[in-house]
Amino acid sequence: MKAVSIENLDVIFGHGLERSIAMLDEGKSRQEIQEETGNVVGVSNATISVEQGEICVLMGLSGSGKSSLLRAVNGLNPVTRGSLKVCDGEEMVELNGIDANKLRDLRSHRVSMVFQKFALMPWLPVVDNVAFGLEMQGMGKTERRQRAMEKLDMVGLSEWHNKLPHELSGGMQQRVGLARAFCMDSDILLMDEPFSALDPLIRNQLQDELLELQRKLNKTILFVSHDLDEALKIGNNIAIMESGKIIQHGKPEDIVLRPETQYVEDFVAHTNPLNVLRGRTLMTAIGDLGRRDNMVMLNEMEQSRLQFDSQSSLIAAYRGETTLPILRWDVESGVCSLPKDVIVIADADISMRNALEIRYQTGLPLLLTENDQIIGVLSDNDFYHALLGKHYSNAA
Ligand SMILES: Nc1ncnc2c1ncn2[C@@H]1O[C@H](COP(=O)(O)OP(=O)(O)OP(=O)(O)O)[C@@H](O)[C@H]1O
Repeated sequence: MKAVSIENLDVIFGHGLERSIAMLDEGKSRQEIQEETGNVVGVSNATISVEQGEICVLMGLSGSGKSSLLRAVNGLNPVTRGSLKVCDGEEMVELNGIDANKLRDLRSHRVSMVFQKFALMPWLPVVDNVAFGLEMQGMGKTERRQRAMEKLDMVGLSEWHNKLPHELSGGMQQRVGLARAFCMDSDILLMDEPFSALDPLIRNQLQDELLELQRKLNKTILFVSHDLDEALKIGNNIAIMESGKIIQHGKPEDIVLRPETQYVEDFVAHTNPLNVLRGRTLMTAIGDLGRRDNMVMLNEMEQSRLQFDSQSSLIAAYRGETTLPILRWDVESGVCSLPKDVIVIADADISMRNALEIRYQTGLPLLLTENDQIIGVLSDNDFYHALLGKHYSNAA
């Protein structure tokens, strides 16, 4: 079910907007509109929907319109034209033309905004900062404190509940902010670059904590970031914006494998593809490997090879005269304790990062399965392709 549904949305800042709208329809650029009318196009013709429980990341360079779109979702920016609907229990409520009372109601129960520095109140102890939104909603002290303590516990800060914000480090303060965001009953959280001011290590930890909280609490999150690595890590979907427009919207792997414009390709060129790519995208299909004496050859030089029965089930693996042990791997098994010289079979959707680790530990190519059939092999060439970003051609 949809949490947010946006169709042909324009957000224009200024006065006398009819002329700006007409110019948009004539295909005039943001700059031309600004020069002639003085108005600024924040968002232009955006269409996107966000499912309940999804994290959707709005990504793009500074000024591309990410915050303008985000702030439209809780009515901080007006809808100039188009439709923006937010889920309110059983119904979708239209924000275009919404009355003030309804908007207030939505903001206090359905949609919460989390600002860049989380804006903690310096005079309030940590627990009351976390409970602040609930206090605004009129919840009694005992209940709101109890809820705040639960969330503080989730971010590992329950022992700090009576401290003032300045007694905590920057990263801890951000975690208090996260706890506060998740403490609200709102189904939809709008997060505007919440981690951008943090150093990379703490930022990484907070991203993990956000994902952990999300797994437990299953909110709908719209998250603004200008960092594609962050977007790829936390987003179920990513919308890339340029000059107020959404120019590509898709799953992380789609964005990395199939950038649709040069702008997206430039972002992708600066990311680490191992975090996103899956084994199946880069593998060599089993049917494309050479065969000799009814064996599938993994490596001619080393004489490593696979033997299948007539039902195409793997029965043995050899290197020279030696029979190699075969091990079934899944994510829970971890990658650190694998012995050398075993053939590992993993699901075809294994991340390339895990696959590379396994290759490093075992010293051998990996076999990939789907529906209990070996469908491909990841050998060194496939890893080099991933590392060198030469995956576009495979995906095409
Ligand atoms: N309230 C406003 N009034 C006038 N112009 C605005 C307003 N808010 C945003 N803009 C303009 O809209 C355009 C898009 O800005 P926006 O803040 O949405 O971009 P952004 O992608 O979030 O950028 P950043 O990453 O720097 O925050 C910019 O030209 C900005 O100056």
